[in-house]
Amino acid sequence: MTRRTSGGKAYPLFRPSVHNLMLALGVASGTVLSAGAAYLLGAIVDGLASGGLTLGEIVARLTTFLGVSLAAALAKFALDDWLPLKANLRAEVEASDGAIDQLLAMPQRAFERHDAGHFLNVVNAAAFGYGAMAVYLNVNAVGYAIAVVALLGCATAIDVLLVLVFLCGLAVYFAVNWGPMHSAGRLLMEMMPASEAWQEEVRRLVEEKRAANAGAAEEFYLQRFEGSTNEYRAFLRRHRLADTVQATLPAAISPALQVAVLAVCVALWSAGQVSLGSVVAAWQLFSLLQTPMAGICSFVSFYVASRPNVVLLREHAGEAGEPSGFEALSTGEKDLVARVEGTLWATPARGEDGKRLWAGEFEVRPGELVVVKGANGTGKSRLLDLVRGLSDLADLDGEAVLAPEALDAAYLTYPVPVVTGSLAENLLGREADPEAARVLDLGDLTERAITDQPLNLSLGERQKLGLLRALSRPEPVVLLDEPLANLDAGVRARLCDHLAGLRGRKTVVAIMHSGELDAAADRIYEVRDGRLSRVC
Ligand SMILES: Nc1ncnc2c1ncn2[C@@H]1O[C@H](COP(=O)(O)OP(=O)(O)OP(=O)(O)O)[C@@H](O)[C@H]1O
Repeated sequence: MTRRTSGGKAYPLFRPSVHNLMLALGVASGTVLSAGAAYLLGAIVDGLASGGLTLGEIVARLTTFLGVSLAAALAKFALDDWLPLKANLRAEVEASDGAIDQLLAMPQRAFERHDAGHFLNVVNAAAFGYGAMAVYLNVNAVGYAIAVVALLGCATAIDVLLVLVFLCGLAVYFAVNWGPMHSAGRLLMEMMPASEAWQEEVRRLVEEKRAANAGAAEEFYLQRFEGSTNEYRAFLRRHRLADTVQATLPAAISPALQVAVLAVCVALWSAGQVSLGSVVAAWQLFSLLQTPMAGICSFVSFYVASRPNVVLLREHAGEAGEPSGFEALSTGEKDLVARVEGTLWATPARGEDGKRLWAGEFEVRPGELVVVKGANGTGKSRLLDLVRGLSDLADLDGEAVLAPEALDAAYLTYPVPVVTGSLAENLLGREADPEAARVLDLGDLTERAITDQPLNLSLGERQKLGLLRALSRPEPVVLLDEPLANLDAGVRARLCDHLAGLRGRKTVVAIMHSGELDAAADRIYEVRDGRLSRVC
């Protein structure tokens, strides 16, 4: 199986490349061209003030001014807005794809540390936030910095005094905006747990709608949802306010700063330090500075807010890369599919605090039909999960030897997962085994549209779908958690015959609550009084 995994440090913030530099230059190009236009305007004003320009020269300069201004507008749209937006979208989707790959690669025990809301947040908000921030940092922010430097360069070309005035203006600008920039970002960071809890509650409401209606528990669900909504909304309100202040403050203080800069320039002009054209150009240049400065401000705020996303994604990547512990369990012992010895616990807790499922020994040899029995909740499904490498190995106090065939086994799990689509799509890329299809008597299942709505399939039909999926797989080991559940008598009998007929060709382990497979079984294990032992 091929997976896209991130090599080196996962989710790096700095991604220097020629491509990113080109994009950054594009971001700066609109502002730089506008600065050229401002410079030309100053020259036109100076020419007019000195009275030394002919009509032809004035027309030529105005035409150049118009051309440069139009080019600046075009560059602003195409290079400053559109190309970075495209790069942004690509980076967002790539980060989300990577997070999904890591989710699939993640060992079960790491997966079980979190609820679904966490993963929804990782794949959606955090991945998109990271992708946007990476482009913002490596393209937009670099472009804004280039633009600021270019504007300061233009100011130097007009008059070096202007640079000092501009730098003072920039310092005031950042000082005023610093607080709101940080508080908006910080609030977003603090809001994350409430946002995860709210997403989890939405998921539960959607997935458990039927339980809510059937159990007349709408009020219960609504109250729980309201609780998490209120908490989330309290954060949202504060964040929206801070975000609005942060977004509008630059525009609010800009006019005041521009007037202050103009006043200083006019004072320098009346003192004979700069020309009238320089005052006009300085006014233009300083107003051009607003865009990159506002961009840098929103970047700082975005950066503060997005740092937790990066931490979250890196943790996610780390958990995906954690060894499951199952890799080293194969000793290459011939004629062995699985051997498990020791005590199986429901959770990592031991002793008084932990729930002991059973202690004992379990063994499966190739080609055998093995039956596992026991009362409800005694850990039979946990045993199959362990054999399939889908649980936390730390839950076993003892030793396990598992052949790669066991870790790769076809597995009928409970409840049977259903995919929206046709029956063929529910086989997840495999062809239906004709013999299994005959045994299961699929009826109109082959033609029907299947959805994950609980009532779309009867319990028996859902079971048949899961069985067909497991029995159609080519893997030599098949694990079946209660294969006969919800099937009618005819299908049960045919299925038992079919499973008995697989002996010698496939290794089958079946959890059973009845004796229908006992006669055909090579081994029968049973959990009795907390001990798993071979009874036949
Ligand atoms: N992560 C977990 N945290 C707490 N308890 C757990 C966890 N996983 C499993 N258990 C508990 O372990 C017990 C064994 O579950 P398991 O599904 O293996 O039982 P089973 O023998 O297959 O039962 P049944 O015959 O009812 O299907 C259950 O009581 C279950 O609640």
